[in-house]
Amino acid sequence: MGVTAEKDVPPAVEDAAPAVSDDPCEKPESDQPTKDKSIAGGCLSLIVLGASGDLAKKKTFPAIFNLYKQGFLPDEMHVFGYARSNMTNEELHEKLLRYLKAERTDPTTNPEDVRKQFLNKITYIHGAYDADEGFIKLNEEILRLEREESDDNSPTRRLFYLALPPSVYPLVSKQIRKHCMNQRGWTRVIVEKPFGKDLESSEVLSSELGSLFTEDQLYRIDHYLGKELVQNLLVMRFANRFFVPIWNRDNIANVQIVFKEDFGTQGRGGYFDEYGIIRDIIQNHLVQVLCLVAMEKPVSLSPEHVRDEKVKVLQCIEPINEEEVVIGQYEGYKDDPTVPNDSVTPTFASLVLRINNERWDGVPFIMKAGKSLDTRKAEIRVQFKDVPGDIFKCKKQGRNEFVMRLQPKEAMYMKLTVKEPGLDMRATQSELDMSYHQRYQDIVIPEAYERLLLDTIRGDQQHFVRRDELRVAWEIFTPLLHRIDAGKLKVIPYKEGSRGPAEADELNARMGYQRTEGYCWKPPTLQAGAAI
Ligand SMILES: NC(=O)C1=CN([C@@H]2O[C@H](COP(=O)(O)OP(=O)(O)OC[C@H]3O[C@@H](n4cnc5c(N)ncnc54)[C@H](OP(=O)(O)O)[C@@H]3O)[C@@H](O)[C@H]2O)C=CC1
Ligand SMILES: O=C1O[C@H](COP(=O)(O)O)[C@@H](O)[C@H](O)[C@H]1O
Repeated sequence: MGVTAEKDVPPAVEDAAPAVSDDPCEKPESDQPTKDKSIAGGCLSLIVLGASGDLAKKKTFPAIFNLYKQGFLPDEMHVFGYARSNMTNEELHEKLLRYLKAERTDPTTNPEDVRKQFLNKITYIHGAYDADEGFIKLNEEILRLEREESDDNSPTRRLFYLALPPSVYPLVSKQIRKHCMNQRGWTRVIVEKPFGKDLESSEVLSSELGSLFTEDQLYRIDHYLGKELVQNLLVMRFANRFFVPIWNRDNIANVQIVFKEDFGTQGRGGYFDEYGIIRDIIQNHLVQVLCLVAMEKPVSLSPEHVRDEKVKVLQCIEPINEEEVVIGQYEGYKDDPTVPNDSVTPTFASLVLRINNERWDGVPFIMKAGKSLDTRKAEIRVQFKDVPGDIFKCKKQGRNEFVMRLQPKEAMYMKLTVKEPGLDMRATQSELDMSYHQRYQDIVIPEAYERLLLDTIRGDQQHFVRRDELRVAWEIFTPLLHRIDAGKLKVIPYKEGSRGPAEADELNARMGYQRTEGYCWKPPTLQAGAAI
């Protein structure tokens, strides 16, 4: 079946010019919270496929609920859950209850009532992924509620979220295409990572989905692109004069992009063992972050301009050198009953990516990810070169670093050298710190999934992965992954709760990363007993 053009209803446009105030501290009218922020455009159906699963209950439904309770979704909105499990509506509601936080967002409403209203909007339908019957029923239910909300000529919107293992994407997509396409407005489909297991399987999947949906109907979600500090990267880099001239090989010694979790596979061992940490975290989440750290300035913020630049930087990445790879597995990983006893799947990896272009030639990008480590955090750490002709001998203590902590407790800080206060002329390490929870005390930072769902409804693909980006990312990692799968690289055991294999610290040292000596800054928001 070929792909036919869909009627795509453009997102609502604010056409009234906001009133401008002379007070520079007053927010423009368009920035003030408004009572009705919901996106106009007709009846909206949000369909979660794989509704019985882990992602659906922990992330997808809560993200929809958060948008709903903040007033971002229109009244004429319905949510559908679809999966094979035989459940009633009430059973699904019961399952979701503990994940939907009933909090007061508006003094005039009772949060419990809001949650009840939301649950009443969820209809569960059970059916197979490979047979017509369930999808015919799903379509009938969607149509029935669309008709209740609007007349036959008004536009409607359908968003399908595939919270399913990728192995069933083609089957389910065919059924959506066959039975559930919207005839009165747009149909969009969100697919979750991993998009394949290597270049070949990813290309097969892309072709299958590409024969069913156009690229502008497909939203490949990578939730790291929805994180607040990841979204801040382009602003930081391109809106601040002092970063512009120093963001290059002349000044930067090395970059680390790090993901650490202090827990293991947590019941997802079956899935994880098939993929491993490089496919689970590095090839997608960390590579997306790298693109935003390293890309050139886009022509504009339009999704295509931004994604064009991301592709270019990926195309400049050299083949990975195995001498610059450390992989490990935590002791106890195989105690998970869903993991085979002889598994050699890495739960830790640290590897170096080198970008062969004018800006980055010679700067190692160290990508590190691991499960069951000493802490949970994700950060970007940019280490600068030493000051030439240093007269303060402060080199021994530490270099300048710019750190963006994506989680927990978002922060940006710069490690720099200052005069130690007092009568002596002594240089010491200090920091300029912007901890979000101090700086923006009244603002609740949205969950990544919440933001990306809203982008999808608005039809904005900037923070989603384009097909060519995906292909280049797989080109970079596939040769290494095949060698790891074939058991050609040594998997180093490490203790749960540790920093991972010592070899990873040695790799950092080989790449020229200098640890700050005799100084460890604890951001105020991470200190025990912090008021915020
Ligand atoms: N969980 C997480 O934290 C994250 C998950 N993801 C991605 O999201 C997607 C969904 O993840 P998650 O919810 O954890 O997955 P689950 O394993 O929980 O699967 C979701 C649902 O899919 C159905 N299902 C499971 N296995 C199969 C199978 N082999 N064939 C057909 N149907 C199956 C089940 O529903 P039923 O049997 O009722 O039909 C299940 O409830 C995956 O692509 C995953 O990689 C991405 C980021 C984080
Ligand atoms: O995609 C995934 O991400 C989570 C980590 O997400 P975070 O937003 O909590 O950092 C990870 O646990 C999981 O293994 C992986 O599939």
